[in-house]
Order: sequence, then structure tokens, then C-alpha cells
Amino acid sequence: MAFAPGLLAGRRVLVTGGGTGLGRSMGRRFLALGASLAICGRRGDVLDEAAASFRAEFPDRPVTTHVCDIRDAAAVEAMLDAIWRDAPADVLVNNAAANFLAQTHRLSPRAVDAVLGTTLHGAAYCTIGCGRRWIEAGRPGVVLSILTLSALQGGAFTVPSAMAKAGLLAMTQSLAVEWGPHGIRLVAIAPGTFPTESAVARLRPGGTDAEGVPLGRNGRHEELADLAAFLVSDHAGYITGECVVADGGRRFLGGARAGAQAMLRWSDEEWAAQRARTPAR
Ligand SMILES: CCCCCCCCCCC/C=C/C(=O)SCCNC(=O)CCNC(=O)[C@H](O)C(C)(C)COP(=O)(O)OP(=O)(O)OC[C@H]1O[C@@H](n2cnc3c(N)ncnc32)[C@H](O)[C@@H]1OP(=O)(O)O
Ligand SMILES: NC(=O)C1=CN([C@@H]2O[C@H](COP(=O)(O)OP(=O)(O)OC[C@H]3O[C@@H](n4cnc5c(N)ncnc54)[C@H](OP(=O)(O)O)[C@@H]3O)[C@@H](O)[C@H]2O)C=CC1
Repeated sequence: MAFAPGLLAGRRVLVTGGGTGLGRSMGRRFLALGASLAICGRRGDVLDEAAASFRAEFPDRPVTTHVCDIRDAAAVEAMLDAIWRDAPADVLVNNAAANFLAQTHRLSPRAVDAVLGTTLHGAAYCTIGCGRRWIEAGRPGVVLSILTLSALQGGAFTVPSAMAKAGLLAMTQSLAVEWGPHGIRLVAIAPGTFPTESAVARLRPGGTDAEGVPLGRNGRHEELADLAAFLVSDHAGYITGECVVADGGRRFLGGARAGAQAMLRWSDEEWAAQRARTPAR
């Protein structure tokens, strides 16, 4: 473990979509670092299985589950009321999202709404609900939103997701100003490829090689979880409105000079040949 075991001791963290994938990996890390955890999602059986696994590994750490479709603003309010009845949350992680590959000109209105409803509106309902409670109680708080590279550079064939994640970035930057005086921080992570069952099935039907990643591999869940733990901890207490990219350098290669991708695979001999071809002054 990279951090002091008590890094998040006493913190209550709500992770939306915390029953699967990256949300589950982050929740597990928060528990290991001393936090208590609330997770939500639409499928109760998935949440129960994740909670049972957490409790088996961390028997002294409180874990609660909340069946909630975050597209429904009233359901989000009911969930937050239930959490706050126990004790106020300190950290919200906007992780739940919806996405699939599709040609944009063929998307139906319901398809657009399915992605925006969860990824943008749902995260907004959760953020505003937590922020209002923190401000009314004079409590500090942290909101971490999980974005994607497409929030920064667009995302062909996942356009509603790119639009929603760009909206969350704008929310992060805007509320860092508006809520800063209340002691509320907003931060974000834009992950590259971190294989999960759901993302592979929806977005990489051909599997996940690390083509186009300068570091030559996909991200590991523990790397994202460690970054998330740092950002929500007091060690990041002066960071707000920022988005940290964790992509193995992928976006810089995308914008790199022509041929850079092939040059990554050049041997020492090919580099020597290139050196020899370079005219002296
Ligand atoms: C490791 C590999 C990763 C590679 C990453 C690189 C790629 C780009 C980076 C993107 C980063 C973002 C990643 C993620 O967000 S991963 C998380 C993905 N997880 C989820 O999406 C989970 C939740 N998703 C869902 O529940 C469903 O997929 C859905 C979004 C469809 C919502 O389900 P719901 O039951 O509410 O909706 P319906 O099934 O009724 O459908 C609603 C309308 O949407 C249309 N639809 C559904 N699927 C598609 C499709 N594939 N193409 C086009 N349209 C689709 C459906 O037909 C409905 O519309 P109509 O009623 O008009 O027919
Ligand atoms: N994996 C990757 O490589 C990348 C992932 N990301 C981001 O990371 C996050 C997690 O993705 P990942 O773990 O791969 O995917 P998952 O599909 O495993 O995670 C999505 C979670 O959100 C929940 N969820 C979906 N819709 C709703 C809803 N309407 N209300 C409540 N919960 C909902 C799902 O549970 P349920 O279906 O039970 O509701 C699920 O637990 C997402 O924000 C994604 O955009 C970003 C870049 C790359």
C-alpha cells in the first residue's frame, strides 16, 4: 500500500456505480485506507455481492448499499436523505456512467437520453444534493468526478458520453469557484484505458491491446484507485477545479508528430541508421 493506512480514517465516501468495475476498485481502496463506504447502482444483487466482498475483507468498516437510478432526481434525494440520516457523507465520487459505441447520426433521442441522463444529469443531481447539504451544515466536502479523455479532446462514436463528460469538467471548474469559500473541493480524473468487464464489452469488442499508449500497457485499477484516494484526501487539500489525466501518455501521442507511433517500435539499429542519415552541420 502506497499511503499511510489511516489516510481516509473517519471519512464517509459515496461512490455512485460502486458495485462494479472502477467504482468497486476505488471503494475497496477507500475502505483499506480507513473510510466508510456507501455504494449505489440500479441492481441490488450486484451491490449486495460487492458489499459482501468488502465486508469479508474489511470486517470493521461500515458499508451501505443503495439501489438508486441516478437519472431520477427524486430517487437521488431519497438516497442522500438515507445516507445523511446515518451521518453526513464527506466525499462524493461521480463514477456511474453510461456509454456505448454508435454512429452519432443513427442515435435515437432515447439513446442520447440514456447516456446524458446518467452521466451528466445523474452526476449533477448527486453533486448538487451533496453540495447543498454541506453548505447548509457549514461542512467541507470533496467531489471527485471520473471523466474520460474525450472530455478533453472529443470522442468520435461515443459523442453523448464525450458531451456529458465535458459537462462534468465544466461543472468541476465552475463549482471550484462557487463552492471554494465553503471549503468544498471539486476534482476530476480523466482515465485512459483501464479494462473492466463493462467497458470492454461496450467499447472494445475486439479486446484491449495497448496500441497508441507510450507506456505500452493499459492502466491498472490500483493506479486509478491510488490517484482517487490522494485527490479526495487532505494531502490534496489545495487542489480544486483540476482534472488529472491518467492515460499512459496516450493523448500526447495522438497529437504527436507524424511517424511518432512507428518510431516507438524502432530498434537501436534503426535509430543508429537515422543518426547516420542526419547530415552534420
Ligand atoms: C477497456 C476498454 C475501454 C476502452 C475505452 C476507450 C473508449 C472510449 C472511452 C470511453 C470512456 C467511457 C467509458 C465508460 O463510460 S465505460 C462505462 C460503461 N458502462 C455502462 O454503460 C453501464 C450502463 N449502461 C447501460 O445501462 C446501457 O448500456 C444503456 C446506456 C443502453 C442504458 O440502458 P437502459 O436499459 O436504460 O436503456 P435501453 O436498453 O432501454 O436503451 C435506451 C435507448 O438507447 C438505445 N441503445 C442502447 N444501446 C445502443 C447501442 N449500442 N447503439 C445505439 N443505440 C443504443 C436503445 O435502442 C434505446 O433507444 P430506442 O428506445 O430509441 O431504441
Ligand atoms: N474502464 C475504462 O477504461 C474507463 C472508464 N471510465 C469511466 O469510469 C467509470 C466507471 O466505468 P467502468 O467501471 O468501466 O464501467 P461499469 O459499467 O462497470 O460502471 C458503471 C457503474 O455505474 C452504474 N450505473 C449505470 N447507470 C446507472 C444509473 N442510471 N444509476 C445508478 N448507477 C448506474 C452501474 O451499475 P448498474 O448497472 O447496476 O446501475 C455500474 O456499477 C465511468 O464513469 C466511465 O465513464 C472512463 C474512461 C475509461
